[in-house]
Parts: sequence; structure tokens; C-alpha cells
Amino acid sequence: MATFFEGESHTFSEYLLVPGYSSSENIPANVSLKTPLCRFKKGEQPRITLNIPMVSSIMQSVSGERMGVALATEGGMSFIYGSQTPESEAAMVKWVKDYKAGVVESDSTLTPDMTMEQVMDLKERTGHSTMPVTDDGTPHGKLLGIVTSRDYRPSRDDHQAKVATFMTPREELVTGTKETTLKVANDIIWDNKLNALPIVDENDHLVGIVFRKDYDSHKSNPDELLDANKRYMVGAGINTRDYAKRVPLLLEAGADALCIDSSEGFSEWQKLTIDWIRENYGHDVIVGAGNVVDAEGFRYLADCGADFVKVGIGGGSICITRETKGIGRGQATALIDVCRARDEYYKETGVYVPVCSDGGIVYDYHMTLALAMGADFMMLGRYFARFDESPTNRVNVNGQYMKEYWGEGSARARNWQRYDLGGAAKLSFEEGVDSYVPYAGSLKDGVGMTIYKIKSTMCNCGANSIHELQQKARLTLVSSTSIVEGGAHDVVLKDHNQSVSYH
Ligand SMILES: NC(=O)C1=CN([C@@H]2O[C@H](COP(=O)(O)OP(=O)(O)OC[C@H]3O[C@@H](n4cnc5c(N)ncnc54)[C@H](O)[C@@H]3O)[C@@H](O)[C@H]2O)C=CC1
Ligand SMILES: O=c1[nH]c(=O)c2[nH+]cn([C@@H]3O[C@H](COP(=O)(O)O)[C@@H](O)[C@H]3O)c2[nH]1
Ligand SMILES: [K+]
Repeated sequence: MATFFEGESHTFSEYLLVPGYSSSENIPANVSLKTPLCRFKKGEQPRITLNIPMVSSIMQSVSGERMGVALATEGGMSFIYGSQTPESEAAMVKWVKDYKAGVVESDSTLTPDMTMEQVMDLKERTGHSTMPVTDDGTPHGKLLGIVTSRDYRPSRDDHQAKVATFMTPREELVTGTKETTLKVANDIIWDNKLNALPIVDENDHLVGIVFRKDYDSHKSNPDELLDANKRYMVGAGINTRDYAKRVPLLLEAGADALCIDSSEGFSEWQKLTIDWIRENYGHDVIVGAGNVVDAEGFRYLADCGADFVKVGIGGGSICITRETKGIGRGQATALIDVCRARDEYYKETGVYVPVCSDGGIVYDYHMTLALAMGADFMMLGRYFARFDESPTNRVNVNGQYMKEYWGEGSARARNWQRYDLGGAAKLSFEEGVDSYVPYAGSLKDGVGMTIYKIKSTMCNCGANSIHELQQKARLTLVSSTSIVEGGAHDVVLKDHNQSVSYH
């Protein structure tokens, strides 16, 4: 006879927090969101502590190198996607590790023979108006000039005009060199009343650009997640097939943590992968595993030596795994079950194995719920895909800005092919969709607002740390009618957009 789990499985929206007593000490400024990334023994410190409980999904449409830098700047960690060759994944990791805070690689680069129309298209897609011009149109080509929105007037000028005719040419540009420190770059920017300073190497090839506004923000990033050498920390996704080739390249590139990326992690493949890493690198390398949705799955991976365990099958916004394969479990129930198992494991063995809640976060308060239910941190796909720093295009759909977002199990992501289920590739079925998500501006602003909301709710629960929240939180299931009661109801909204809330 099969096993039947007691009760239904629930999701975040079916729960609410019941506030607890808060003292005058419970104010957002006093709340710390520091949280362990990897396993540690009782009385010891984890090797990596995140400053905010957020990591970005191991997905092509979420975690590229710019996401890596932007999220580490705010105190979280990106896991660079593994659905690419080991070489290109390692190059992205290296890019983050080599990143000199303040020097940005151009994502909007022109050639001299492009037209004004193409310039406007590119600006629409990336949202960036400072565009260097290089000989080959790459961000590290020979610098020939720069175009900003002050160089052309779309209402008056010929849209077919070539960039060469309206750019500010190289000889009129003020530039810095690789040796220019950020502080000196900032002085040059101020002395010359510039908005941006291109940095070039000894052959006059573009290295990157220092922006006036970035220097100011760099000074105010108290939560930056840095390694011992003051470089940004970054993670990387791996799979259970090509680890003997991929892992060495990622570690050489400087990856701070690895994570096995799979829809279903209660399997021998994960054990074999972790065993290989331990045999070749001992316990120095941090490797997370998953995904699981119950206590047994957690215990298996904890015993395999996983440094953290990821929870969630089928709850992601682009996921259709439950529909195609019929596997999964409500995210809240899965998380609660696994966190209980983690606490028992800690009591029994004295080893704490952090739990990551992966997928299904829609509203900011879902994050507070996930933490209250026991998650040490959350992995988010849709949430981060909406920001400037995700690797996808920004597009205008019916007058609204959107960013593209597609699942790793979608045909689009699988194009690069790592699927070998023992059959031909054409036998595979899709487990994810290709979609749009509403564009939400810069990661810094979005994450800042989310963090503030989490801290405020924690204060309502009388908690100034995640650990305290997990001890003190009081949660209640809600009926479907009380969910209706919780929204605006029985009033006529003046502004229709109010009902479409994404936070
Ligand atoms: N969290 C979720 O609910 C879901 C996530 N995804 C995402 O889609 C991507 C792909 O996930 P999966 O299809 O689960 O990838 P996967 O690589 O874990 O598994 C694919 C298939 O390959 C088999 N396999 C694994 N290692 C093997 C080996 N060494 N030799 C032979 N066969 C092996 C597995 O048994 C499985 O049938 C991931 O990025 C994952 O995160 C996809 C569906 C659901
Ligand atoms: O069923 C699936 N098919 C897919 O194609 C797919 N791609 C990603 N994922 C998982 O979804 C998580 C992101 O979820 P959110 O967008 O809700 O944050 C991610 O972190 C993954 O766990 C997938 N699940
Ligand atoms: K889903």
C-alpha cells in the first residue's frame, strides 16, 4: 500500500502571521537579516553568512554576471546558471570575481554605421542611454566615441542618420585608464561635469564605464557580500552529469558556493556528485543539493553531506512540472516539513544544515512567511527577472514594459542540450513556460523596499533576527473567504491599476 501524507498540502497565500508582542526595541533599524548559507556545527560559525536571505535562481533568464554583482552588492548571492557550457559559466563567475566595483561593462554598445533608429531600439530594450561606440560593437572593442541622449533629437532628426555623424568622437572624450582608481575617476567626472567616464586599456580598447551615480551608491552599500579579498561572492549551478569537468573550472574561476540544480534531488545522482566533490576537494567546497519536498528527502541529502538543502517542486511561477509529471507538494507544507526535519537533525547530530525555500514567492510577505516557517533563505526567479540586472531583454508589450522570463525546463532553455534521459532529445517534454514579467526598475530599489517590508513585519512579530522570528512566529491557516476579506473588497477602486499589485 502506498504512503499517504496526512492532510492537504498548502501554499504561502493560505497562511498569515498573527502578530506577537513587540517592544520598543523592535524597530526596522534594529533588525538583522543575517543568515547561514552552509552547514555548521553547534557552537561554530558557518563559512558563509548571507547579509540578506535572498539568492537568485539558477536560470538563464535570471542569474548572469550582472545579477551576480547587483545581488552581492545588496548582501545576497546569485547562482550563475548551469545550462551553458562549463567554460562560459566559469567565465561569468570569473567576471563577477574580477569585477571592480564601480566600473560597469557596457550592455549597450554601438558601431559607427548603426542608425539612430537602431540606437533608439537598443535604448528601449536595455533602458540605458549612455552608449559607447566601438569598432566591432562589443563592450571591449576599440573605443571610437560615445552617444548619450543629448546627442540626438528623435523628434527632429533623420532616424536613418549614422551613429558616426552624431556621436561624440574619441578625440573629444575624457577617459580613464585601468590604473585610475574609483576615487580619481569620480574626481575626473566632477571636474569635467560628466555623467560617465569610459575606462580604456593600453590599446584604447574599452574596459568599462564609471557612472557618476554608481560611485555615490557604492559608498552606501553596508550589506555588500564580500570574500576575504574584498571581492563579491558568487555561486554557480552544477548538474549530476558533467561535474568532473564543470566543478574544477568553476572553482578555478573563484565560485564561492556550488548548488546541484535539479527538479528532484532525492536521488543517487546527487550522492554520486557530492561524493565526487568530497573525494577531490574534501570539505572545503560548499555544495548545496535539492530539490526535495519532505523530511525523508532532506535527511538523505543531509547525510550525503549537502551544505544546504533546497525545497520546492512545481511551485515556481514558470513551472508546469506538477501538470506534466504529477510530482510536487504545496510549497508551505513542504517547507514546514523539511524545516522540522532540519531541527531534529540538528538536535541529533549537532550539525545545522540550512534550508532554502525555492520558488513560488509572489508577494514580499511570502518571504517573511517562508522565514517564519523555518527557511534560512529563499531562492527567487520571477522576483529577480523583473529587474534591470537580469540578463533578458526589456520589451514594450501593449504600452507596458516587460522583461522576458523563461523556465529552465522550457524548450527555449533546453536548446543548449544537456538532456539525456537515456532516450533521444526529441522524446523530452517541456516542464516550463516562456513568459513576460512586469519590468520593475533597478534591483537596488526593489530589494531595498522588500527588505524594509520584511523587517517591518518581523517587528510586528517581536523579532529582531531571523532566528528569533522562527522561534516566536505564530501562523494561522486562512479560509478562502478570509483571503477575499484580506484584499480591497466591496469598494469601487478609483484607479484600476491598484488591483494589479506585484508587491
Ligand atoms: N523546482 C522545480 O519544481 C523544477 C525545476 N526545474 C528546473 O529545470 C532544470 C532541469 O531539471 P531536471 O530536469 O530535474 O534536471 P536533472 O539533470 O536533475 O534531471 C534530468 C533527468 O536526468 C537523469 N539523470 C540525472 N543525472 C544523471 C546521470 N549522471 N546519468 C544519467 N541520468 C541522469 C535524472 O534522473 C532525470 O530523469 C533545472 O534547472 C531545474 O531547477 C524543472 C522542473 C521543476
Ligand atoms: O517546473 C519548473 N519548470 C521549469 O522550467 C523551471 N525553471 C525553474 N524552475 C524552478 O522555479 C524556481 C523559480 O520560481 P519563481 O519564479 O516562482 O521564483 C527556480 O528556482 C526553479 O527551482 C522551474 N520549475
Ligand atoms: K506552477
